[in-house]
Parts: sequence; C-alpha cells; structure tokens
Amino acid sequence: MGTLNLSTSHSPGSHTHPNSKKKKQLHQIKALKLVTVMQQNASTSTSSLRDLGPSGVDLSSALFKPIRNSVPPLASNRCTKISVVGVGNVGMAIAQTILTQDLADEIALVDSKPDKLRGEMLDLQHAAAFLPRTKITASVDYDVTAGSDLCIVTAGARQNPGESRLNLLQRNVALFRHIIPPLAKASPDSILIIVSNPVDVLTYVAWKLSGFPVNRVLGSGTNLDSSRFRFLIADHLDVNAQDVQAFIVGEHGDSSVALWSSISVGGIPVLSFLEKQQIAYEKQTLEDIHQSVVGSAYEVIGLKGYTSWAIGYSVANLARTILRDQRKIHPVTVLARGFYGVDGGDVFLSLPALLGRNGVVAVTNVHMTDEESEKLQKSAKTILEMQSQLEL
Ligand SMILES: NC(=O)C1=CN([C@@H]2O[C@H](COP(=O)(O)OP(=O)(O)OC[C@H]3O[C@@H](n4cnc5c(N)ncnc54)[C@H](O)[C@@H]3O)[C@@H](O)[C@H]2O)C=CC1
Ligand SMILES: CC(=O)C(=O)O
Repeated sequence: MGTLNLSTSHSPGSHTHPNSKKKKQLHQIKALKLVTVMQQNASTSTSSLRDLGPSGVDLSSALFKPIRNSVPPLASNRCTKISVVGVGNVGMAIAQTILTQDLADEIALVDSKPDKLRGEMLDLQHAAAFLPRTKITASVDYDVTAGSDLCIVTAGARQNPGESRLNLLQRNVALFRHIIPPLAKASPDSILIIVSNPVDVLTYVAWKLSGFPVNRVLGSGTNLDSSRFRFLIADHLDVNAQDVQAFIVGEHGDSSVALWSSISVGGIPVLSFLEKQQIAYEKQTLEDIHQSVVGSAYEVIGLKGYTSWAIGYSVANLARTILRDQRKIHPVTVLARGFYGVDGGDVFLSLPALLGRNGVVAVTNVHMTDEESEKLQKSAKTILEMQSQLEL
C-alpha cells in the first residue's frame, strides 16, 4: 500500500535525481487516489491530516510536537454534540445555522440516502476555513449520533403545495418507528426536538417510542408560527420584531390560536392599552393577521416548494436556549394535558414553555381570554383525534 510522506518529499537540502523525483510524484498521486477511494467507502468520515497517511506516517505527529506531562481533559470539559436526522431542506438549514452560530463542537448527520448525506457533509466541511471549528460527521448508521446532547429529527415526507401537514401522519409515523428507537438508544440522556410534520402528533410518537421523560421530548411547534406572527405585527407597526412579544399556541397548523390578549410591543400591552385609550380597532384586522400566519407555510411551499430558512433559525434558537441553559420562554410542543383546561388524553401541542439545559422546565401561566382557551381546547381535540388513529 502506498504511503504519502510529504515531510520526506519536501525535506530541505535533499538532492534527488529528476527521474526518481518523477517516480516519487507518481507514487504520491497513486497514494492520494487510494486515500480518496478509502474516504468514499467510509460511512463516517471527517477529513484530517491523520487520514492522509493511510498505512504509516501520522502527519500530525510530524508537524506538531506534544507538550510534556499533559493530562487528558476532565470529563466535565466534554464537547457539545448535536445530531440532525434528515439532511433535506430543513435538516440542512438547521445544521448550517447551528454551525454559523457556533452552538456545537460536533454535528452528526443521519439520513437514509448515503450519497446525499456524504455530499451534504462534505459541502459543510469545505466551509471550515470560514467558520468556528466544528467536527462534522455523517452516517446512515445511528452509532454516529452516540453521546449527543441534542437530537433534532427532520426526516420524513413534506407537504405538496396545498396539502395539510396532518396528511403526512401515517407516512411519517412509519419512518419514526425506524428512527426514534436507535436514536434514543445511542444517546439515552439527550434531549429530542421533533421538527417533522405533523410536528405535534409526531412529538407524542417520539415520546412514546423513545421512553424518555416528558421534559426531554419537545417539538419545534409554534415557535416558527410565533415568529411569523411577530414579523407581521412588527411590519404593521414598523418596529423591530424582537420588540414584539406575541404567542401563537395550539397546533402547528390550521387550528392554531393567536393569543391577542397578551401581545405587547416594547412592554405596552397593546389591546388593553387601546381599550383604555378608547382607540377603536378592527377585530377583522387581527383575524386577517392570524390567517396570514396560518397561510404562511402554504404560500412559501406554493412558491418555492418547501420552507427552510425560518425553521432553520427557529430550531437553532431552541438549541441555543437549551444547550446554554438560557431559561427563555418559547412556544413549543409539550405535553399539554392539565394545562389551560386541556384534557382527554396525553395530547402534545404548543404552549409557552420555559426551556433550559434539562429541556422543558415549566409551562408559563400566560393570560388567556375565555375565547382563546376555548380555541386552544378545540385545537387539542383536533390533535387528539389524529393521535387516536395510531396504535402505539
Ligand atoms: N415543524 C416545522 O415548523 C416544519 C416542519 N417541516 C417538516 O420537516 C420535514 C422535512 O422537510 P424537508 O427537509 O423539506 O424535506 P426533504 O424531502 O427535503 O428532506 C427529508 C429528508 O428525510 C430523509 N429521510 C427519509 N426517510 C428517512 C429515514 N427513514 N431515515 C433518515 N432520513 C430519512 C430523506 O432522505 C430526506 O433527505 C417534513 O415533514 C416537513 O413537513 C418543514 C418545515 C417546517
Ligand atoms: C412546513 C411547515 O410546517 C412550516 O413551514 O410551517
């Protein structure tokens, strides 16, 4: 087997005959080709100097001299690892946002399509010179995800233009039976974030299939819808969306509920302020804004075929809150039974939840009008009906 030894071929002061130099170059090219083939065959790989010396020379030890008496890192200095299952539009938008925001030391990618998977891994690795150092691995085998702090599941069918998220249920439940058990086995202490649709029912499915405690299984839920809501209100008022506090709760989908009674802009509780000041507002305008939120995904899917960037930022934002123990409040899919009058079964839907390093810490006791809580209970019923079709 050929050995690539750059240090010998470029050693200063070595006088070699032009023919033997040529032979050496040919030898190097052969070795390089061999390395490329080896890398292509490997199911998991990251490129490193060590890989360039397949049968002998460790180039790292030729380039660097270890310091004396060093001790291995403490167990508490371990790296942060995030796994992303599904490297389609959504998985890759999430992975690349996590990468650019420096949220992990290692990102492991899993998909059922090996070529697509390796292509995506290499494409991200090739940006190494412009990004914080992050190890990127990929495999069709869940062993690559072992020891993850956070596992994000985006694998599965997506909506065709005009199709409801709920239509995807049976197809994606079948996939989850193959995805969740090995994922949970490889990282038994991790937190699971479900993104695949219909996200609320699939979060329930993931909870059942993983056997994880309920605080460690959540869905991206209406974190995205609430961002769309905040964007539309901010656009209406010509202010920064980050100054708008507003929640969409319930199903991530058609039966979602806009909590108008609790929105505030720059600390001003908007509706009660208008009422106190006797300033009239059109209820229809509020309804239209909510309908725009509900229609957002349909519109984007109709235009570009899928949604990706906003969900990428939404999930990276959740990853930051959890892994950095930010204890921020996000509207995400959680077990809602017993909150706000939701009953009838173990239904998962979005409520404003306090998130930290242990996952879901608590559900926020936000004010809701009777009308809002009735709509929330109706949304819960829609999801429970879907759940009742499943045998888990
Ligand atoms: N919760 C949310 O807010 C959002 C959810 N979504 C959902 O995310 C999901 C993914 O959407 P896209 O990335 O656009 O779809 P996509 O078709 O681009 O990617 C799906 C990926 O899943 C992979 N996959 C399929 N079966 C698999 C298996 N058994 N194991 C591992 N990987 C498997 C496919 O090979 C593909 O790479 C859909 O269900 C979509 O509805 C999309 C946007 C927002
Ligand atoms: C596809 C989807 O669920 C969304 O963009 O909201």
